Amino acid sequence: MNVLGRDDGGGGADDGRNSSPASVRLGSFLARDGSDGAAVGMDADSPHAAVVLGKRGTGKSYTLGVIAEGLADAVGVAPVVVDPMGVFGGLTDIGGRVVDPAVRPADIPASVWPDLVGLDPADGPGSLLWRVVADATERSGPTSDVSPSIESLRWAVSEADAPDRTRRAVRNHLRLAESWGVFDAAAPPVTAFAAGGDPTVLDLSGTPEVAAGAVVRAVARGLYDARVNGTVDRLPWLLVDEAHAFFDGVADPALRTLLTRGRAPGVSLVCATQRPSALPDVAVSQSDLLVAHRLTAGPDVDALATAEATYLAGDLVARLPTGTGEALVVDDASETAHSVRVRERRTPHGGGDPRARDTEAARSERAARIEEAARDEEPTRTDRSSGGERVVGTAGRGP
Ligand SMILES: Nc1ncnc2c1ncn2[C@@H]1O[C@H](COP(=O)(O)OP(=O)(O)OP(=O)(O)O)[C@@H](O)[C@H]1O
Repeated sequence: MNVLGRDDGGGGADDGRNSSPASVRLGSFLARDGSDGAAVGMDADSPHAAVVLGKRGTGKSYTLGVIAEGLADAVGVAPVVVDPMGVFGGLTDIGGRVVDPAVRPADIPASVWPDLVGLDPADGPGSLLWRVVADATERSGPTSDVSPSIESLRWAVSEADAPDRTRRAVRNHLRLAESWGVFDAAAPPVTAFAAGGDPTVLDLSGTPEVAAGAVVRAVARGLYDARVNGTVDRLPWLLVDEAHAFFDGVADPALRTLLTRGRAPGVSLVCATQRPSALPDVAVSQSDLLVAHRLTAGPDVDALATAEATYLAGDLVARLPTGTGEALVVDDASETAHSVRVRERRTPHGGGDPRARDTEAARSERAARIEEAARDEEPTRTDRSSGGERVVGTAGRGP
């Protein structure tokens, strides 16, 4: 198998096998005539930053699932999938687990709390919240496993030396944060998500965007810190679907840290998005692997200009594939770009365009119509089987 992402020149052949403990089977090279070529994979031995791009329905989530499956087979890694649409549940078929993630309030820095709950940090309520969270986390100590609960923060706000209106505003905003259901002072540290080699799917479907951002921030930063401090042995891979939404909120600094500094301590980041123009430039410029499915919108195609290294000879747009599941893979390590057909998933994919015909309503309507049609036909059959004495609807014309 040809393995992309390895700095050994020429793409790094991997002794001809289709899979390897140190690589992820991606699919096969796609020839100009549309036929499949040799097997192609991506390196899973070293940390990477990668982006998966493409307009809606071109196969981004599917490709992310293919990567997660491959990582489940690789050794020494810990895949963690951020799943805002609830489409990665099929990974349980290969031992993955789906969790409703909870993080500890202390996993979010005091300075970020005002922004998180929609308060201006420079105003009275915002600065009170900042101070209360800072005091509460400081009391627990910087390396403490103990986090204040939202309830205890609300109590501390009630006791604070501040005008009534200010305290009331902060308590209300904390109540809102509590209602998101993603904060739990007793939650295990985020490193628990990277404890094993099977994929952990963080199911954020139905979670408000700002709350999902808080989880992603806590997980991204927590995994980075854990690798820096040496408290996580495996190399974590954070796979983020719909990544543009997370670069637009409190998760942004943590994701940027992974993009720019994550590889040194061993944390990989794979971002999938339909809106590359909504990602910061560093997302594309810092990625050493770029998987581009079909893109048509002007600004999104322009966003790829950052990746248009000399080996693409300025021809990126012309080389973008057209078929679902086809991608142009740009490999910084070997300075090559290849057309690839992404392989089929081993586990069920939960995405795809919704079809009216696939709904429960359509199924029961179809069943009702079949039943009705059968009822209409039934008397005719009965009459024939009973000797054809009379044909229903033609009374009087029988024998
Ligand atoms: N490599 C592939 N092989 C076979 N089928 C594929 C492949 N990639 C995608 N598909 C098909 O295309 C459908 C859409 O793919 P997917 O859900 O990944 O799109 P998407 O780009 O993530 O869309 P969205 O932006 O709406 O999330 C899938 O349900 C699947 O049926």
